[in-house]
Amino acid sequence: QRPKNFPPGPPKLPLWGSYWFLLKENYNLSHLAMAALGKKYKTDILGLFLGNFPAVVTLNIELSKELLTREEFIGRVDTILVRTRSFGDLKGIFFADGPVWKEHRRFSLRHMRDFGFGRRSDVMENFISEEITYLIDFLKNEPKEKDLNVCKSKGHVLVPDVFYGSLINTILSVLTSTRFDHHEVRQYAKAALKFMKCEDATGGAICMTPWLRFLAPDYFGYTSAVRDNRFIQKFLTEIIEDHLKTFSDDHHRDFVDVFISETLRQGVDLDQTQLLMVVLDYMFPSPIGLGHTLSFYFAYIINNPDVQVKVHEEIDRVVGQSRLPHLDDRKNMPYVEASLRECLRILPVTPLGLPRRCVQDTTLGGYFIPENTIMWANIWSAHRDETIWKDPEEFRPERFLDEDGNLLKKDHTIGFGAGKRLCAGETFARQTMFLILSGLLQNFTFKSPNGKPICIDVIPGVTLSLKETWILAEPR
Ligand code: HEM
Repeated sequence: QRPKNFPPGPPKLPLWGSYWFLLKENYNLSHLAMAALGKKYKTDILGLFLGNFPAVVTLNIELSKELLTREEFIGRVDTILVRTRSFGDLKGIFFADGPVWKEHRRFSLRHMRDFGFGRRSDVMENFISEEITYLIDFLKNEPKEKDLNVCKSKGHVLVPDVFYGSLINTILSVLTSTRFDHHEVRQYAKAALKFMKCEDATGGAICMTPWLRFLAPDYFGYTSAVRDNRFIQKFLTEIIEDHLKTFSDDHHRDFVDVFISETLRQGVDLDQTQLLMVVLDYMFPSPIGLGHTLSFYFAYIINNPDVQVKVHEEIDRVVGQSRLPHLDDRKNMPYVEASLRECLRILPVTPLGLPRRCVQDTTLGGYFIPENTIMWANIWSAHRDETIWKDPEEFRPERFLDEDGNLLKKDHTIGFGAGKRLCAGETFARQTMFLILSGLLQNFTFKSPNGKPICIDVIPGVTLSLKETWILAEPR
């Protein structure tokens, strides 16, 4: 039964409810399907049924911000895929709820700061600089045999794969103080990506009708969800177990040590699954969120050479060639910052964010929203809200600058979500992306290998990614 005064939208059909209508609008990309249905029903707030579950999607910036910031929408959604990744439970941060979520989000953010996460830190900046220096050398030299899958010849590289090693190493420096050979850790980024892809159109089906996992586990992505998660978890479990063997309360090397120390202090047994899931929740968005945003960034500046010229000019003027860009340069480089903001606006890597759950009966936009409704802020649509951004399909960093070229104080984008469940890695993400892209652009001009514009064609999933994309880095 459609609740009284529920937002407008397609009817509920047998088995998958209104999901059939999403598939009909766009089989692969749900954010586009939802935007199209919004137009069809002439609404900025769409009411659907995913199987038997009511779901609501906001499509403009105002309603999306309201959804993300109101306490009634602070819950997360419990699905078979979410439980599959955390051993049948809801551990970690991403998909946890209530006191467990609150305690671990607060604890991890407070203590990861001590290792440079989410703040201005020389230790962290030096670590990233070493990784950038490695990348610069990698792009300037002929590839080794083992790297041919990400580098065909000098400077001819596959994105985002070429960034995966640096991104995983950077976040692991905080979590586990380990550094790996890029070739070795790239496979974990690939596995994380495969899991994120399970929640495409077919992953949606398995969440609504979990019995499909027994019928056709391969087709509906269940096999991959289990196998690829366990693969990353095994890698992290070995690191955690090594920490347990070598732990000393006199010197905490990283976040894992702090977590172990806290359980000792409280006199409770170590919840190793919880520790594993927290580490996993901070580890995998790094190659996925950052890696894919960086690959979009390079695709857009290759296709918009005038933007690349302006970015080069600003780096040369503010930093020069004698040292790598620092975080202190960021405030003096509004154009570089604006170009990154524009990339995050035009192609948000999580176009629907992470679904929220309504925790009590309420109203939104004048409509009734029952408890346990699945809530999506369609970030992709909100970033095309013409009341704020004119010609939203154009890649134009200037929209984030005033007439004097200064960065506008207010950034209306919501690519990192908002409110109390705002992305826990936002500061780290913005800092790391700034350092990597400005360091690389200081040293290279990026081009398309065949001289034609890069095709910005995305593969669906919870996060979007570019189809296999090779780019060319020419030393400046
Ligand atoms: C361009 C990069 C990234 C984007 C666009 C992004 C975006 C998002 C979004 C939209 C959410 C949901 C927020 C909400 O519900 O309001 C989220 C949550 C989260 N993100 Fe990110 N993210 C990025 C990178 C990262 C990185 C690098 C990390 C960690 C190192 C991270 C850690 C998290 C965590 C732990 C959550 C769950 C927060 C919670 O539920 O309390 N993210 N992110």
